[in-house]
Amino acid sequence: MKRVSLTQYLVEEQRLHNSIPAELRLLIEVVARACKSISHAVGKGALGEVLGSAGSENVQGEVQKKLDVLSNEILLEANEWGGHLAAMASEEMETIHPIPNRYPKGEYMLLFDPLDGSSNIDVNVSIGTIFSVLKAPEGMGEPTEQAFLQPGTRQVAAGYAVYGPQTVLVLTTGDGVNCFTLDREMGSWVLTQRDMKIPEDTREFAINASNTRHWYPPVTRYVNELLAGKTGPRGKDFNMRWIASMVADVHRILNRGGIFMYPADAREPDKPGKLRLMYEANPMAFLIEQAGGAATNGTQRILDIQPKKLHERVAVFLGSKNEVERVTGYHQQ
Ligand SMILES: O=P(O)(O)OC[C@H]1O[C@](O)(COP(=O)(O)O)[C@@H](O)[C@@H]1O
Ligand SMILES: [Mg+2]
Ligand SMILES: [Mg+2]
Repeated sequence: MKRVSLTQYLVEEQRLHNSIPAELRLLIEVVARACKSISHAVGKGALGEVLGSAGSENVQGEVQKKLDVLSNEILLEANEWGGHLAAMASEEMETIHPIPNRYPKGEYMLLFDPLDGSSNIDVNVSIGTIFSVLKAPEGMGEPTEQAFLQPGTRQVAAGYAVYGPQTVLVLTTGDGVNCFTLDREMGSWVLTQRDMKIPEDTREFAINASNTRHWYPPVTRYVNELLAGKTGPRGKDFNMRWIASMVADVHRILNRGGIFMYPADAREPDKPGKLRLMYEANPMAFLIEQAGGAATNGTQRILDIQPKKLHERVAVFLGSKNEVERVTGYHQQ
């Protein structure tokens, strides 16, 4: 079988299909290179002294792991001098990061969750990086936080890397979803799955069930019906998986279907869920929709949400279309 590298794939998209501008192609290549570096660091584990806590907190008040900080630095450093960006924003940084004046600037803005699944770092379970690309508003001048507050429909590219048994990069530029596997010996990303599609129906769901007592009624009803299995209203048995790394749960769903839920709950009524709209929900929703699935916050399509702040949180229901529509419907009753 002819091997197609990420570079070849992107050049083809740019030249033959005219679907991505050259600048965006180069930007994606820089992000992929940074993910390769993060993958190397992850792979070293204790030998590279990358495990454990960094002894600091991020803007969400979460304890930062060494790898959260390192991955953030790798992404910032790789992308700063590329010349394709106006600014970056990260789950691990309180405010936006404009490209320093000593570097050339571009028209795109990059957002990322540098290390997703931090609680799994030290136990050798799959973790990842999630990213989203927006265009800077025309005539923006100095980058501002306001410029980032665009709904997910405006993303021009999104993707994630999973650092697991294999390192993979899953990407969309609005023309389907493709998966690249890192050839660790050659150091190159090889196209291994074209046009990934999520089945509309599923028998698998993912939710952190330890929060059951805090859920609101639509989620309780939906999950109880799944748990009732064959003898319940759904008339079939469902299986459950929860990895606690969104990247790994979403990767499973892209490969074999399923529904992923992180609902808002009564623990913190003021917070609409745990996951972050700009760094986690929007890029994943873009990928899921491009693969034929659906993504809502229970009442609204995630990609239509107008963000009000950079670190906004959101409830997430995503994956196989018919299940996402069902649980969303329960919120409307
Ligand atoms: O520990 P919980 O509450 O089950 O949450 C798990 C979720 O939190 C996250 O780890 C949040 O990501 P970070 O590791 O980037 O903070 C998701 O990847 C995952 O789905
Ligand atoms: Mg995350
Ligand atoms: Mg993170």
